[in-house]
Amino acid sequence: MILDEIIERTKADLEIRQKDIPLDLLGRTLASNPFAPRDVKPFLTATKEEPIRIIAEVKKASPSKGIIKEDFNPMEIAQAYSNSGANAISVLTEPHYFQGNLEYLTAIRRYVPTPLLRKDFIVDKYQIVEALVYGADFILLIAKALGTKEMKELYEYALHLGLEVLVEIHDKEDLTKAIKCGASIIGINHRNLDTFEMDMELCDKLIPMIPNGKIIVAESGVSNVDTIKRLSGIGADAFLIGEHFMRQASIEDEVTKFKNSLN
Ligand SMILES: O=P(O)(O)OC[C@@H](O)[C@@H](O)c1c[nH]c2ccccc12
Repeated sequence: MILDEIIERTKADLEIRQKDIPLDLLGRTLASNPFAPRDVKPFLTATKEEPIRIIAEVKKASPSKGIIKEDFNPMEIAQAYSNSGANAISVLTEPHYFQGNLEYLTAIRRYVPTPLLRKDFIVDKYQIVEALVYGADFILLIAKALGTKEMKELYEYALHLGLEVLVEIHDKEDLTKAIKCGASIIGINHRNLDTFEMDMELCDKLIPMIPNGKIIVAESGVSNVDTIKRLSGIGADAFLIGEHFMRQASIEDEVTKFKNSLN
């Protein structure tokens, strides 16, 4: 199971980092943290004026696709996203399978004003403190990777530090977990993280089961205006898009086109 494998590797890495800088020491750096997290909810909520919200992803590679972008410059990509009105930017920080880096987060936070998601496999409070120290505004928690109690603890810890949480689900059981932990931002991942199979009808099944008042994010495999129109019509507020943008000659034009899907 690839998800289990990634999580095992993440935990092994984490142990090394924690030996280097223990949690209490890392926590102490927060006193001088220049990156106060911003409230991302208004950025991600669809409104009449701005019905399509885009979370644009900075991603060099993935386990399902291999290298996605050869000449990968995270700062240039983030700047293009920001210039074209992306509402938030997702930065992959997982190093082995996605070739991400925590440092990308800080570099982007320094120069780009758009709110930032730390996209990683978060299983420990330590990674949440890191997210804050390195400049994230919100984090991802993957329901499939966590038990209900574990997820609730991590969720509340993030909120306690001022970070918002995108809770990712792929089926009804995941949704139950998300609701139990009180998630206000729920991401429906069309991609099964174990088989990489895509189900572009997943929102049709899951959105009707989500209580009112949640921010709904449609994740993965979104590559055209028709999909955005359709999913927006059934209740998606925001769209998390990586690969399609990474493959564009002009990222700006494509983000702008997607933002204007309903015009
Ligand atoms: O590149 P895509 O198909 O547009 O997908 C983006 C994003 O949804 C995907 O990278 C993702 C969704 N959930 C994740 C969890 C971990 C790593 C990556 C992901």
